[in-house]
Amino acid sequence: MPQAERRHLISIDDLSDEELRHIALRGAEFSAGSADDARPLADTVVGVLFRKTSTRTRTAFSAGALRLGARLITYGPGDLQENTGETVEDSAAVLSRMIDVLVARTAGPEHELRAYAAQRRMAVVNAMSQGEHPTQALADLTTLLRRFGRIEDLHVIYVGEGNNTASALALALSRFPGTRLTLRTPPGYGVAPEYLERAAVSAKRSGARIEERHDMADLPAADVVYTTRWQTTGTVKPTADWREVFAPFQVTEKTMASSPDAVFMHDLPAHRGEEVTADVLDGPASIAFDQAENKYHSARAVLEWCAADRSSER
Ligand SMILES: NC(=O)NCCC[C@H](N)C(=O)O
Repeated sequence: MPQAERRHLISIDDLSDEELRHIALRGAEFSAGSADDARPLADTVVGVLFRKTSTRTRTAFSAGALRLGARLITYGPGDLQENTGETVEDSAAVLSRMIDVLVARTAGPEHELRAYAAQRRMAVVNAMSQGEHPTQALADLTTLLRRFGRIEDLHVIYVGEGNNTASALALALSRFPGTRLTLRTPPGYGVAPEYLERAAVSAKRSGARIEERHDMADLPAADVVYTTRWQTTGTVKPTADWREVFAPFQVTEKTMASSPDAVFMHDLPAHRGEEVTADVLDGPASIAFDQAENKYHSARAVLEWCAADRSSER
């Protein structure tokens, strides 16, 4: 029997435009309840490895895998022998001979995930790394599709730290014609240049617009105002005055007033009174908890896509 051949999702840029659109649409189908209730992962074993805290992503992928018929193995931060010095490469060689998909939230840069993904027997899904949070962006695309029926020509304003969520959002939105992403990030806390450069390349091709500024003046009207917590996982602020730097970037009713028809999105967890006021997060424009639910629907779309055996397509 030929060996299974599976697809990885380490970065949004691992997906073609067609694949990105497919996963977003499939997530929207699951979210709308219109996807068939087949159990395509019935013979699949999914490993779930989280080295950092998680509420949404871990639950979305675990529940999603179970609902699609898979069986789960969960690993805590200290469980694998990598903690006693085994190399990532050896760990990957072993796990890939036993399980079909590994969903992993690692502590650091993508290179550990890339080392896991140096084989194709076991699909590897980046459940958030230092640089990028691709499964968040896919859930966000699904949320936009559910709310607006399209992604093209939408204008999203992202306010706050240029973290893993912002990088993935920039890479994802840059693929859609006419879509605009206005990033307003605190000075010194912008999106890493590598991601902005990659997003610019996609935007040039698609006709999207990605712009970053480090102030809150002259905020344009948009379809979506999006923010994120101020304490990004695994980061330490280099200066003691960081709250003063972040304070103007709090999303308030006044921020929302410049986009009277906009919805409010947040990748959560939220800290009311820091990055967003309670009246916005809990107010009528907020779709943050629908967005959180869409992590589960989108996770099923990701798992279905990654776990499919492509060996017969060669
Ligand atoms: N939706 C999520 O996955 N939330 C947890 C992480 C949020 C944020 N991007 C962080 O790195 O702290």
